[in-house]
Amino acid sequence: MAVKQDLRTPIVSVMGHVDHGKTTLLDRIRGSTVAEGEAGAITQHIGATEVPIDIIVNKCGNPDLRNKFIVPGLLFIDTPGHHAFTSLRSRGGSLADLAIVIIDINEGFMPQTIESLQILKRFKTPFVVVANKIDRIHGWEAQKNAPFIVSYNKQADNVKAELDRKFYEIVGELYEAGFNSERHDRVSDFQRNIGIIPISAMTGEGIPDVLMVLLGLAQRFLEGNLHYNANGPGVGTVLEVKEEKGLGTTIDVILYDGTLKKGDMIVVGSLGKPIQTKVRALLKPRPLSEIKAEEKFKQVQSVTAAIGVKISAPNLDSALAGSPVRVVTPENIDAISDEIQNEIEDVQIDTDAMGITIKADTIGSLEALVNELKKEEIPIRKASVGDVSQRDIVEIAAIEDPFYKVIIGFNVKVLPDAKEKLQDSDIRSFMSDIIYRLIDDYEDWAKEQKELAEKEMTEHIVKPGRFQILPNCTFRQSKPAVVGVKIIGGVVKTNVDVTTEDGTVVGKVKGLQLSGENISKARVGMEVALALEGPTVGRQIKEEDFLFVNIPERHAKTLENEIYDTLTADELETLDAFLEIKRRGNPFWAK
Ligand SMILES: Nc1nc2c(ncn2[C@@H]2O[C@H](COP(=O)(O)OP(=O)(O)OP(=O)(O)O)[C@@H](O)[C@H]2O)c(=O)[nH]1
Repeated sequence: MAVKQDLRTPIVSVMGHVDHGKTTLLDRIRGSTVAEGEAGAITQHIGATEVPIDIIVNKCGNPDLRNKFIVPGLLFIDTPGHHAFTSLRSRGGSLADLAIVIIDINEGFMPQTIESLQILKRFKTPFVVVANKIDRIHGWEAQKNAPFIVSYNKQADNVKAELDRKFYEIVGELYEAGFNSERHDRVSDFQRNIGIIPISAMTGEGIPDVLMVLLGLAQRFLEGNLHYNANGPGVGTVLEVKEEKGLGTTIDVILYDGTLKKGDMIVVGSLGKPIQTKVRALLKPRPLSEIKAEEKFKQVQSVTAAIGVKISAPNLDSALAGSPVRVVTPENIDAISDEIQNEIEDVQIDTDAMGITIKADTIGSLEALVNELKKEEIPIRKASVGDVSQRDIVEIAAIEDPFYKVIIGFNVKVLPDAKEKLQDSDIRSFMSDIIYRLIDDYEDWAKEQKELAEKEMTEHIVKPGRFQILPNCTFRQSKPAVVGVKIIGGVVKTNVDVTTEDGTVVGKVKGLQLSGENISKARVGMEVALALEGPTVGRQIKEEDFLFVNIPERHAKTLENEIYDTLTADELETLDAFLEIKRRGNPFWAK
């Protein structure tokens, strides 16, 4: 088997927590090959580095492997992090064919580790985990650029044991996150198990293993996805929108299918209508040896997937990172513009009538945030790309429901004029560069608010209560009347008004006593002495009368519509009986 002509290079993205070594790993993958005198062989693209299959195979020290693989190499996206990963989108999926999740073996899982895994799970992207910084394990004897097992076998037993201990902590954490994993050299089925490769991005130990495992994964999982049509029109994704001296606004694009030429008409996704423009120049980085002052790039006439390239063209100012770029003809330019516009609107406009407001830095991260919020059934009123503006704040300030007077921003800034408005408002804002932290924080806050509101409501609301005046228990006729009563249903508190069975308010409860002790409330079944300011026994009220706590209309509404489920059976019965009395004369009372 040899490289198949129509298989493009798989695109690989590196993700992981801050400082766990993403950049160092990418530098190592790029740099080590350069250092070994192979500088001409690896190709530096815009935003990506291509490592051809021959180099990978040579690094692994076994040229026989050359015939085992059919992909032409690996294309590493140079910007690390899940931010870049989510920008690399294509029609709702991910453009990264493979990913590396890097974990500092000495620190273990961190928030962005979990976030990376969640993103990969959602996109169903095959990935490997690298357990980095093994050189920091106490007593480690570095073996520069050696395959892991070569280096491991040279370590002292106690050092090996320490590595194993730390390693299995990561296995445990991955298990908790829903993945079975094992050391890469022990994995027989990468579909069932995630391979973990212990490495040092610093010393290069384990790097050959990373490249080999990635090739293996590409071979095993991706062949079907990697076919491309070299003669077809170019299709790509905007990785970044960048201002370049002398060129104006340019876009860095990963082309994943077809060919793109200087002079081609292209359509590029933007916040408004898609941009229709003509490629003025295609730019690649100038090789190190040729760099002259001011000339960072060199022009090429045409590029074929998969490749990273900078496009210079008029009108790119409003181009959107994460949106599609497609080569078009005069015949299909309008149809393709519509398709691109629909694709972007699908992410932005698929929202609810009422809900929170969200902002994100790219169309891909917005999509990821929308997805996560939907999973949690949090309604979204508006989702859009960009920093938080004054207009956003004005719009949200007009929302009445405090649960939706909320803005969630992923990887965005609050613009200066919006900042002040936000501070002066009662809008709640959540800003972070970790999606699940935003969602957790919002949910914690919403739960707390809800509990507070409920508590406040139940504390202040007059609850239903019914009691009967007992026979021969009139201790005082009036001012206030003091009678023995039995609570038949619900609860009676001091300071509530009391009504008779025909709905007439006769007075206010001034005090309650149980066995001579003052109490503030009496519950169903209790027999207590009750002081009632207002009526005279024998006139407005009589022994053996049934009386009700008079529930104000607004409270009755809340009881019936909002907290009905929280009432006990006797409270419900009492409320129903009370409402019946009130609605006898007015069927719409408390409705
Ligand atoms: N000892 C040791 N240090 C390492 C290794 N890999 C990375 N480092 C160091 O760890 C620190 C962070 O590494 P980076 O590569 O910048 O990490 P990153 O994940 O790209 O960090 P951000 O770009 O900030 O997200 C740097 O000081 C590196 O030199 C390693 O294998 N061994």
